Amino acid sequence: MSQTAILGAGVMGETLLSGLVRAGRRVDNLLVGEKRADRAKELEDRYGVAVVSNVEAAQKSDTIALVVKPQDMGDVLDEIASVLRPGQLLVSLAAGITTAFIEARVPEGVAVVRVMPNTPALVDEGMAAISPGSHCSEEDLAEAEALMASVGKVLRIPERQQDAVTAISGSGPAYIFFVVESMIEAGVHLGLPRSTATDLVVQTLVGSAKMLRETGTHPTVLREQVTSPAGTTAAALRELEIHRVRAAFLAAMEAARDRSRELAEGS
Ligand SMILES: NC(=O)C1=CN([C@@H]2O[C@H](COP(=O)(O)OP(=O)(O)OC[C@H]3O[C@@H](n4cnc5c(N)ncnc54)[C@H](O)[C@@H]3O)[C@@H](O)[C@H]2O)C=CC1
Ligand SMILES: O=C(O)[C@@H]1CCC=N1
Repeated sequence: MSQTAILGAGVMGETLLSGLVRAGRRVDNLLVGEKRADRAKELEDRYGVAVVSNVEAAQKSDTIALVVKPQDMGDVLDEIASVLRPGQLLVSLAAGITTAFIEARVPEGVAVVRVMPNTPALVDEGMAAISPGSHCSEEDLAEAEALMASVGKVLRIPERQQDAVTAISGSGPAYIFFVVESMIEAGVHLGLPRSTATDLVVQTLVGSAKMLRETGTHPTVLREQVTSPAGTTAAALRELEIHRVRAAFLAAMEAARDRSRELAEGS
């Protein structure tokens, strides 16, 4: 079994780590590099995984997942570059960071794959989009695909689409949770106990998501099926249109895409 390192074990690094463990990966085939000592201890206690220096993790691994913030990526690459060797695979999960940025900082022959994951990977329902760098073989891409497939669905996409993907599925769970929060708050305004409102909204979300996936029916058709002529749903949807919610979603996702582009420039 090949050795995998995870450098940066915050929210997304732990999500990947826990998914690999759930998928049956033995912890002695995993190494973690994490800057914060308290966090390192937490992960050692929780998973029994060895937390070592970034250099040791990179040296001893075939595949190295880079899961630090985009702003920390340059430092981590500078730290490990001297121990990297051709044949190793770097899988970056950082928003905005291009494969060219990474390739410019590591020895030639080290393969790079860029991934945009999302947090539902924590419950094995992740959506990850992967793109190969310029020295990446089919075998390398398949390795990165298998890594992410342990926690959800994986799509192969051209790298030029990564900023848009980041805006849609990378940040996407936050928009959904924002809608959920807003609906729960509305339920409380309408006089429902908070726990009742929460149960109603969460199950409505899960049921609607399941309908989308299991029926394959277009969301417009599913929305129309709920919307009776001159009924309650039509009254609500008119308010959403008046308040330009559709336009707000477009503006929000354009802002996320633009921010992903800026992160590539290190800001
Ligand atoms: N949280 C999310 O929903 C998603 C995050 N990502 C990407 O994943 C990456 C990590 O994001 P989060 O996990 O949310 O951030 P986070 O801040 O929770 O985790 C980053 C971790 O890296 C550690 N770290 C920083 N510098 C380090 C170094 N030099 N060596 C070792 N560890 C170091 C930090 O101590 C921290 O634990 C980011 O690049 C982000 O763009 C991508 C998609 C979704
Ligand atoms: O907010 C962020 O920058 C990261 C990337 C996608 C989701 N979270």
